[in-house]
Amino acid sequence: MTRSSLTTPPPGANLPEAQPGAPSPGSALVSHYDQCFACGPAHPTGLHLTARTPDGATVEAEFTVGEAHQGAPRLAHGGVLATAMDEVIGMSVYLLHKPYVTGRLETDYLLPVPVGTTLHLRAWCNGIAGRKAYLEAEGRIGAPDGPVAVRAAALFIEVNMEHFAKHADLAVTAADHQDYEVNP
Ligand SMILES: CCCCCCCCCCCC(=O)SCCNC(=O)CCNC(=O)[C@H](O)C(C)(C)COP(=O)(O)OP(=O)(O)OC[C@H]1O[C@@H](n2cnc3c(N)ncnc32)[C@H](O)[C@@H]1OP(=O)(O)O
Repeated sequence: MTRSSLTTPPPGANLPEAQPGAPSPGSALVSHYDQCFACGPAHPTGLHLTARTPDGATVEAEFTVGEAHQGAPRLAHGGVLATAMDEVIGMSVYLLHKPYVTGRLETDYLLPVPVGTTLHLRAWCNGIAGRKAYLEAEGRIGAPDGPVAVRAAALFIEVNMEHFAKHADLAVTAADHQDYEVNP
């Protein structure tokens, strides 16, 4: 992965630890919002990603490139692929059991991804320093051990639930996310 210093854990960053109440190994991860473009089951034209954590530390999901996802003829649009990477990384911060948002997302496109391809996505956290979480993801063609088509590195920033209150109903959002530890 070609990454900048902004998405590289600094010296002294801590590796994530299992959080009480976080999704346990083998469990499915629920959508954080049913209208999310990437994971919302009620979104009419979204990617409808579903994810799980096999081990409590990494997250896996699959994304099949459809007709609606094209950039070049018969090939996935890079922005759509970046969305899938952002989301699987976003799902992996569930395991940290606190709300985070994407601050920075870097993406390497290594192979074209044709319509009809199923990308096997995997994301994990490389380190935490204060409010910053350093994460990584990869998308492999056709199988969990298939060729890597996309890699991403990201910096996510921990926020409090009020972050989501400016443009939505905080009470409803908080009620939907009682699973998150709420920041002081
Ligand atoms: C209920 C729903 C559930 C959960 C919902 C989960 C949704 C998941 C969906 C998938 C993920 C998304 O797409 S999320 C949507 C896309 N992202 C966003 O909308 C975020 C928009 N940006 C922001 O709101 C803001 O910039 C924040 C929150 C990221 C940071 O603002 P802040 O809280 O004021 O903090 P700030 O002091 O600026 O930054 C804190 C530290 O991080 C560093 N930092 C901040 N941004 C960057 C950056 N881009 N690149 C490098 N470093 C950065 C700062 O230098 C600082 O370092 P130092 O000085 O401390 O060293």
